[in-house]
Amino acid sequence: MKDPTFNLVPDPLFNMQADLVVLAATVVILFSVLLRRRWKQSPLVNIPGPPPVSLWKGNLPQIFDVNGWDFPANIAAKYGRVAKMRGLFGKEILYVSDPRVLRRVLLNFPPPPMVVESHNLLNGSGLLGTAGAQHRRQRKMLNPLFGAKHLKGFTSMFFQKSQKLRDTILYELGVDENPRVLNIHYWFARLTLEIISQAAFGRSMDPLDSKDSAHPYTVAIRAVLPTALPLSVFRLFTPYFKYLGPKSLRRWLVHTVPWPNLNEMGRLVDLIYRTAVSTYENKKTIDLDDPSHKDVMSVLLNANMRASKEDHLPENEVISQMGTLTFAAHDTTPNAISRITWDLAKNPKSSTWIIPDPSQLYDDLMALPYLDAVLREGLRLHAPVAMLQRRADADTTIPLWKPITGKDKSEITTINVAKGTDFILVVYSAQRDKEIWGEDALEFRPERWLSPLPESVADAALPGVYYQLLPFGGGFKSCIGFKHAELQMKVTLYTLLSAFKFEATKDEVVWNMHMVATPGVKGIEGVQLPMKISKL
Ligand code: HEM
Repeated sequence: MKDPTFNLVPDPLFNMQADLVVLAATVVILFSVLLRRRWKQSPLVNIPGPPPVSLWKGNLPQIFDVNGWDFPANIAAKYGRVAKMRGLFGKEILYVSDPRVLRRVLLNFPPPPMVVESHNLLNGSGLLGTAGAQHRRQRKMLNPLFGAKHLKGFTSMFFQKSQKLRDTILYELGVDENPRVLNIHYWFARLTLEIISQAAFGRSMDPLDSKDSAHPYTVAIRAVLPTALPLSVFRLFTPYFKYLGPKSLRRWLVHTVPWPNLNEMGRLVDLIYRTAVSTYENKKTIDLDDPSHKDVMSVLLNANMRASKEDHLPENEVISQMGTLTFAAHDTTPNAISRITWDLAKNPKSSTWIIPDPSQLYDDLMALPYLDAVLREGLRLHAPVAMLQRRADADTTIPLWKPITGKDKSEITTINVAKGTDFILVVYSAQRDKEIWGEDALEFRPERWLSPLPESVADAALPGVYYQLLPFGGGFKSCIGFKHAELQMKVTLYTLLSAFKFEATKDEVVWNMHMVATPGVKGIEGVQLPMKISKL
């Protein structure tokens, strides 16, 4: 028989003394990592920058402050276009708006694992959640589905949906001629989700009528960002989650730990994934050779069935594109349209532009010069994604566009970067740099795009996919949907500005610097942009 005192014998791994030893060892290891980081001779030792504000979070609270719009300009004024900051546990970060460094980094370096892993947790192995060869294979299959040639076939759908929204707003305004205040951002968000659902999966998810009768899928997509914000700390540790055990255990933890935001996030992710699977299964039952099925998922599924072995995507990667595309379109496009509508309302001179009578054809719409200028200017002055993140995957030397002054007062014209160095690429600053754009760089002036730009713009050579700008990033991780976004913004602005006058209300509107800049009203919770709207 087993000795009854057996269970009373202290387990050497779990007694109090052992716990203290483990704790002490952890503290020693952590400190030695911190000290090594601090004292190891870094090639960035002479790069100036602000002191960290937190021992373990470094300068991250300043870099990602939701009200931190002045921070980039203050840093550039004090240290120049390259500054050294600290990240998690003192890790060095280069905070950059120098165009030559932006070019080199965007064209060569990938996002850090934390960014890719957190997208992977949310939407699986789609474009945002993959890297390297796996990502390249997906881009090769998906790129043709986002070009102008493919998009042209969708122009009338974009117009129909925008006109449906116009009619719903007319209904909301009622018969009297007085302006009404509407949260226009809410409507832009619903419109964006309906358009992406049609273009990407051939499914209608929202009738765009006065009631919020959207499909639970679009309701879930809209809930992702507000639910994710309180989990930002959690996001920093995503690269380490794989060490917590198998996927099933991690899933169980997400649904079980007493953290309501995390549990809700788990529910949203499940719902988004389940909808993607059922859409995919449904596609398998239809005739994909029928040309009326031109949505991204149908064409992708069809192309994938014919792809060579090395180009073929596994099923889970095709399914993951649904959440990825919806998420990427939803968090950016409505914010960009809201901001441009707001800029136009604040600059009545610019909003008095007269829209020539376009046919509703893609090429004609794209050729409208003033509409195009408004869009470029809005995306230049208020880049919806203010910062991008990258990590060097090799040692390299990068020449600067303009020199900076080192800590030892010497002039620095090139920087040596070690493999593993993190970059915050401050698109927001580069697009407002007076030395690049001219003295009026901080003004909303669409007219600048109607005459030749200063030579410094060509000299800076920002590596954007969208003219000389970076609102859609640059390089191999740039926005695949930028032409889709451009078409939606143009159609929506054209349709609504032809029908309504938009004015600011007395509310104090603030733009929060989240991953994507979002509008809100000071003192009131929630994403919103109230605007006074009247019939023209
Ligand atoms: C005004 C609207 C939009 C803006 C400002 C925007 C901005 C961006 C930016 C800056 C990136 C690059 C992120 C990085 O380099 O780390 C990106 C990536 C991406 N965007 Fe957009 N985007 C917009 C609309 C859209 C739309 C409508 C779609 C889908 C139709 C889309 C799909 C994607 C995808 C899938 C990626 C990841 C690409 C990859 O990793 O290969 N975006 N977007």
